[in-house]
Amino acid sequence: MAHSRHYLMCRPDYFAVEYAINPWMDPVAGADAATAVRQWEQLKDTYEELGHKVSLIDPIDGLPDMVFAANGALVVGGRVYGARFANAERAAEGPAYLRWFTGNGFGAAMEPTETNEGEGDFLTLDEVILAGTGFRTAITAHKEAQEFLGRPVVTLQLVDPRYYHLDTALFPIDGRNVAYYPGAFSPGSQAVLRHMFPDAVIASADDAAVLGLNAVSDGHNVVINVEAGELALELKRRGLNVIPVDLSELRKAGGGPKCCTLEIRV
Ligand SMILES: CN(C)C(=N)NCCC[C@H](N)C(=O)O
Repeated sequence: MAHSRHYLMCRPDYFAVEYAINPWMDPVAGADAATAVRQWEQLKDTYEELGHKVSLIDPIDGLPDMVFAANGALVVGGRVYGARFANAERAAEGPAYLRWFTGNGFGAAMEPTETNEGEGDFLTLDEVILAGTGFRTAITAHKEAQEFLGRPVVTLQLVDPRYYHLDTALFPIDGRNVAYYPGAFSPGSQAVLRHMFPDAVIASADDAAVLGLNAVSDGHNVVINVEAGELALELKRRGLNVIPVDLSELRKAGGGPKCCTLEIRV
């Protein structure tokens, strides 16, 4: 099918909020794994109903954020650039995701030298990879990824701790255009985005604050947090098929649909 994608996901069996490494996380309030699993299953079902292929990596007890598969690697042209997490709490996830790829026939898989959180901070378009820095991924990783993947990487500076990964503030609508929240970026990076994407969808602060930009688009269907109403309307106005999902439990850890979804591009 024209828009079919291959995604890697991780069931949140061990999901919890037991430490705070971003402003969304409150270990005192915690989170409920059973609710997270139910919401995650609906996301997975949504992808399968759209005709996408979903592969699964086994969750590991003691890694409560492992459900956020997007952070586990960046895969472009079948080449796997591994993750090296900024926080000790998630460090073991990088090797675990890399093992999944090598065990599933991906020979060109690189253990990175530089700190980076996979597709959390690297978003792939047709001609270029957009890369965030400021909170998690080191700018040196942008160069390392460019060299390994052979694709141009454009650095974008994140400035608001609530939008600590690029994929909390921007998503590719298709291979050529994006939606984003300008307030998450430095003035220079806002100018880069305006220059590169004059026809971008500009999201409001309210839609960003419900992680509406943490959406997954196949170029026709956009899977997006249900609370992002204004953004959904604009996407519909532009002819996209908007599919709202409820991932409110996972948002307690600072994640949304895109965080749960690592695209495997061969
Ligand atoms: C938006 N994406 C992929 C993410 N932004 N990932 C969610 C990571 C959440 C985790 N508690 C953390 O702080 O690392």
